[in-house]
Amino acid sequence: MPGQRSPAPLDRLLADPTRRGRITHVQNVPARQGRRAAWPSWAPPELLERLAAAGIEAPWRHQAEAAELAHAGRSVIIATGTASGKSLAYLLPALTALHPSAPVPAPRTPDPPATVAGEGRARIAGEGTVLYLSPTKALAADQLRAVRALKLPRVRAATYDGDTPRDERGWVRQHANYVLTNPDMLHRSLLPGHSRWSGFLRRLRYVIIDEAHGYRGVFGSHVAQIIRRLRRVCARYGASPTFVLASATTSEPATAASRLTGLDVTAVDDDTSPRGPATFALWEPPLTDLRGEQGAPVRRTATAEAADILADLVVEDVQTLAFVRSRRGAESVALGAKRALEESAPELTGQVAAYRAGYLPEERRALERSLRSRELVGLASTNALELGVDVSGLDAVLVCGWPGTRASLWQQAGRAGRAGQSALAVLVARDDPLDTYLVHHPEAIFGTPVEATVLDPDNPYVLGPHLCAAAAELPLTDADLALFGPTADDLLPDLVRRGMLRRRPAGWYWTRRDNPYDLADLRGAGGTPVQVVELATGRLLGTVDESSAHTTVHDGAVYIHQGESFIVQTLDLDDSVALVEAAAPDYSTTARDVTDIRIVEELRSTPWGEARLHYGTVEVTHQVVAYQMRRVQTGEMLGEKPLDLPPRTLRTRAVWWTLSADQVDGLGDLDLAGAAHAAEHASIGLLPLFATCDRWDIGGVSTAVHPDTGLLTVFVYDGHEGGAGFAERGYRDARAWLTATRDAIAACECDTGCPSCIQSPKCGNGNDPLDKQGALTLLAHLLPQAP
Ligand SMILES: Nc1ncnc2c1ncn2[C@@H]1O[C@H](COP(=O)(O)OP(=O)(O)OP(=O)(O)O)[C@@H](O)[C@H]1O
Repeated sequence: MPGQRSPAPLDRLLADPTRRGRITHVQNVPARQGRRAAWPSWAPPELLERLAAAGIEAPWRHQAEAAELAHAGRSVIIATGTASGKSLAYLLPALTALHPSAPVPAPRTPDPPATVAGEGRARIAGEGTVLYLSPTKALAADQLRAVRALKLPRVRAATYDGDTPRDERGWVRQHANYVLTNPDMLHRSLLPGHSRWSGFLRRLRYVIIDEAHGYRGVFGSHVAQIIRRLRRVCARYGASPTFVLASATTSEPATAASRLTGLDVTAVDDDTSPRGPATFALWEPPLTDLRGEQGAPVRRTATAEAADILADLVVEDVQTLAFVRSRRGAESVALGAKRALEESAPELTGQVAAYRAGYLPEERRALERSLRSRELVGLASTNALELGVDVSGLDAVLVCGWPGTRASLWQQAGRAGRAGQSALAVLVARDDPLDTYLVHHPEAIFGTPVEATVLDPDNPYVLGPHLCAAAAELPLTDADLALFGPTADDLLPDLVRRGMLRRRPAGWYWTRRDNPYDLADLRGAGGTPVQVVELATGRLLGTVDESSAHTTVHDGAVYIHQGESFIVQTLDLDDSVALVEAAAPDYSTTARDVTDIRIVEELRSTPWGEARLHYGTVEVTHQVVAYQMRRVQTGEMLGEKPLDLPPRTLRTRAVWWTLSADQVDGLGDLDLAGAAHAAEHASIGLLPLFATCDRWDIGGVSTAVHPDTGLLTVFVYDGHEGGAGFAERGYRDARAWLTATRDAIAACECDTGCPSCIQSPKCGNGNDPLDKQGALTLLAHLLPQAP
């Protein structure tokens, strides 16, 4: 532990000497002074008066900088920390544009191709309009409240989403000048009905994209195409809006924003807002005497460890919120803390509770109240408390397992900290390679961000449906193709052949009777969802995506719904139904699959000395073959049962590396298959650090000799049809990614491999063979030659 001064609560936690070794790092994040700028000269005085009345005397510098860029017609992404005032940065130019006297800047970015020749390109002076997009209805409602609270006479703000009553929709279209909606609504309603929105679109000055880091993976790729469709329709009405994006801090925000919008976007990422001091500790639970798969040591679970820490903090009257990833985990941390208190301080057990989605609203409000009044000293919660719930000023936050992104981590940690007192945050590592890496590499958390928001606008499975939708909005012309990217050229003849579009001299037309908007499945994973039905009562509990049904609701799977557990009796794939029975097993289940991979086309490759890195299209065949049962509290393996499910194929993108035959000969009698397999597992665990994905979004295959390359090959592929940009990001940042992979393996103190480094929870081969030292040897041959 670096020798830095620790604040009292941490010292108290460490009073038990056996615990000290579990802290791998303490970071004292110093307070930061805010840096102010002057209000832009163009902002209307009445707006500034309202802001002053709300306690905002001057903008922070990053707010002024972003606002100036947007006002000058330059699309911009504001990528600064939680609560750094991103809203004000876009509200300044946006609310100004609603003024009748608002000047109209010449756009700096090239106009999208105007589809209809002769339609005026000139921008109409005077009162403009603003379109605000958020990923959720809740956030839009929140923003609507904030805009209305300013009580500006000219602002006619309204949400337009699935909850907007039919009879209000007409008013919104005709009269609102600040419309808050979401990408789904844009896709299904606003763009198809663009002629009814012509008055609004003609005057559209700004498109605000809030929480832009949420548009990632396949969903992000869909949104990227919806935005291109919006730009094309706007051009039809002579508008060329400026895009203003707000995002959590990420690596390369401008690149992600450009991919999302198809425009040149400038990033403003120097956070000049003030911040209170905080102490951040990284905590790694110890290895236990229990043995898991292949006799590997099992680490104490993050939930068990967090329960103990929570109990100790409650005893010290340190008000603490523990964030836990799953609902069951949140319950188990609260229960564990209560049990620990029963022994040490039984009078305090009533001061600990759990909080998660699925509780009744009254119950949740009551918990929030007790937290604010400090009757409740320890609360274990899922991220249900992460957004939109006004709870802050706690003494400490425990983050139980890496929450997936830095944005979530800071959001959660930000709940701690009261005036004049340093906040304490503790990240407790789970038993997996990414968490292991992070608690041993604090710079990945506290240094420059390495995680990028990743999406792939060129995914043909995503683009095809949007080309059809676009053609239905306005016939597609040659001039539109550049907007939709290089894949559009290849795809159009195919859509014509399949009878989706018709080619006429003037362009491509949608002439079918059905609705093209049903072709794109924005948030789902495709296919008919599987319904989960309780056998005894016929009650529908929920649905599972078709693509994940084999792994989550196979026969014998434990299925959790609102804290109740069920066991799947049968999965009927023909009828898309899983029948379940209520049960209370003390284990959880994990499906195991086997995978084959074939290279369809190599798109790029780079020599790494004699080794080589590749990126391209592959076809992956999966088959779920078995499932395992593990005890919930300890993670201990209880057994494995075979399953009989059909194979599924997936055409997607992959990154892969090969070692030359000579390099392999030089390795002596290494267990090549085990070494490659171990390197593959760890690299899958680490990719989420660089690309905003989950380890479940990607997969891998490794072999000592692959039939398509004839060489030792390790593949990592996107687990979504057509690819989602994760593998591509791996290719682009391969050196840093594979270096982190090697470091994570090297940092783990186990002897021959465990879930913290090279074992994977979803390995179809039961984590066999695996060779930890061998993986380090392979990476040691690969990495020094990386360019
Ligand atoms: N220039 C300023 N001076 C003082 N307070 C400000 C200033 N700008 C914003 N604030 C206040 O800071 C708080 C956070 O602002 P806001 O919610 O816009 O942040 P954000 O960056 O959008 O947050 P998130 O990361 O949650 O999206 C609000 O209470 C807001 O009123």
